[in-house]
Amino acid sequence: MEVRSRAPGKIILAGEHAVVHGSAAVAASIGLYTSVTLRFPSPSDNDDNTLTLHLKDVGLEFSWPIGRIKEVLPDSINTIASSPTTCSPETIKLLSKLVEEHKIPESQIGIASGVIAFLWLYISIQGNKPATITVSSELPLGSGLGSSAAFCVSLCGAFLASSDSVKVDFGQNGWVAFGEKEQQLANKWAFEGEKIIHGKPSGIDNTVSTFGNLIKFKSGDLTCIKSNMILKMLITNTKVGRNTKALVAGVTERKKRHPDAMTSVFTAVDFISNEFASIIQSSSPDDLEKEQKVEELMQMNQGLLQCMGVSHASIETVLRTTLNYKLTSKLTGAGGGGCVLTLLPSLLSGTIIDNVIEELEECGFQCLIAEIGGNGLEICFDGLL
Ligand SMILES: Nc1ncnc2c1ncn2[C@@H]1O[C@H](COP(=O)(O)OP(=O)(O)O)[C@@H](O)[C@H]1O
Ligand SMILES: C[C@@](O)(CCOP(=O)(O)O)CC(=O)O
Ligand SMILES: [Mg+2]
Repeated sequence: MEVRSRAPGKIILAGEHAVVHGSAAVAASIGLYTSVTLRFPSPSDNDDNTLTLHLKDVGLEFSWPIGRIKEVLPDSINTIASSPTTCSPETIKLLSKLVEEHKIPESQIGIASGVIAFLWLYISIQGNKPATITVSSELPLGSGLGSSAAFCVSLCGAFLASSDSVKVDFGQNGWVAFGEKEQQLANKWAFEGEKIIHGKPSGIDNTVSTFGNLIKFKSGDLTCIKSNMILKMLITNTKVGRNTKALVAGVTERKKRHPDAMTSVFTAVDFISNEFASIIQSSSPDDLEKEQKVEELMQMNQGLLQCMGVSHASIETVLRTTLNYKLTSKLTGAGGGGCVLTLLPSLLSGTIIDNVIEELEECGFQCLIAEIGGNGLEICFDGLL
C-alpha cells in the first residue's frame, strides 16, 4: 500500500518569537508544500525488514533493520497513535544513537534533529513495521517558512492515514483533507515532532500547516481569520542559514537577563498582532487606509524583533532596498537571516515590483510571490491522483 501526504509552509505576518512567550501571532499557509510517500512492503517482499527514510532535498538516505531498532529501544516505545506523547530526553538519546550510525556531513548536521523527530513519530504511530518513506519539499529548509512544521505535519498525516486509529475514506479521488478530529490528532503529533527540532515551539507553525488558511494563534488557541483585503506579500530569501532552535533559545536568554523590558516588548507585539488581525478582517472598503495601517504595524513589529536580537545584516539590506521603493518589510519566522516579507500594495505597478525584485536578486537574494492562505494537510492514496 502506498499513501501520500502533503503539508504547506507558512509565513508569520505578525508575532513570531513573542508567540512563544504567550503573545498573539498571525500566520498564513503558503502554496509551497512538503510531500511524503509511505510504502509498506508487499507480502512478496518478505526480505524487506527495514525502515528506510529518503530525504530528497538534502540527498540523504537512512536505513535501519527493524531488529536494530528493537535492540536500541528494547522496551519499545509504549505510545498509542491516538494519544500524542512527548519524547523523553532518554529516548531522544537512544534515537540519536540510531541516527549517529549514519554519516551526516557536518554542513548538514541540522538534519539530525529532523531524523530523530521522524523516528519518534514513526515508531510512536506505526510501531516496528518495515516501511520506506520518501520526503521532498518545495520549501527552502531553515529559512523561516516553516519547513520543520511542514515536515512533521506531512509525516504525521501519512503515518496516521495508514494507522488503525484514523478512519479515512479510501474511495475518494485525489488530495483529500482529514476530518477535524484527525486534523487535531495530526497537529498534536506534529507539535511533538516540532519540540524535538525546535526545543520550545509555540505550535503556530504546525497548526497553520495542518489547518491551512489564515489564523490568529495565542497560547495554543487557534482562531480562523477571514481576510477582507488582498494581502500580497513578496518573500525574499536572504539565503543566510540559521537555526530556529538557537534563535528561540537566544530570545529566552535575553528575557532572563531583562525580564521587565522583554515582557513589555512581548506585550507590545500582542497588541500589534491583535490589531493586524482586526484590520485585515475589517469590512471597511478603504483598502488604502488598511494597507497603510498594516505597513505601520509591520514596521513596528520589525523594530520589536530587532529589540529581541533576531534581525541580521542581510535582513537590514532587504529593509533598506525595499524602503527605496517606499515599501515596508519585516522578517518572518525565526529571523537571523532566512526570509523577509514585503507588502505589495494593491495599486503598486508591475514595473516597480519587477525593479525591486531585480535589485534584491542582484544582492544574491531569491524572491517569490507566494499564494497566501491555501489548503492545509492533505492525503492521497496510491493510484488515486
Ligand atoms: N524536507 C526536509 N528534509 C529533511 N529535513 C527537513 C525537511 N524539512 C525540514 N527539515 C528539518 O527541519 C529543520 C529546519 O527547521 P527550522 O530550523 O525550524 O527552519 P524552518 O522551519 O524555518 O525551515 C532542518 O534542519 C531539518 O532538521
Ligand atoms: C520563532 C517562531 O515564532 C517561529 C519559527 O518559525 P521557523 O521555524 O523559522 O519557520 C518560533 C515558534 O513560534 O515556535
Ligand atoms: Mg521551523
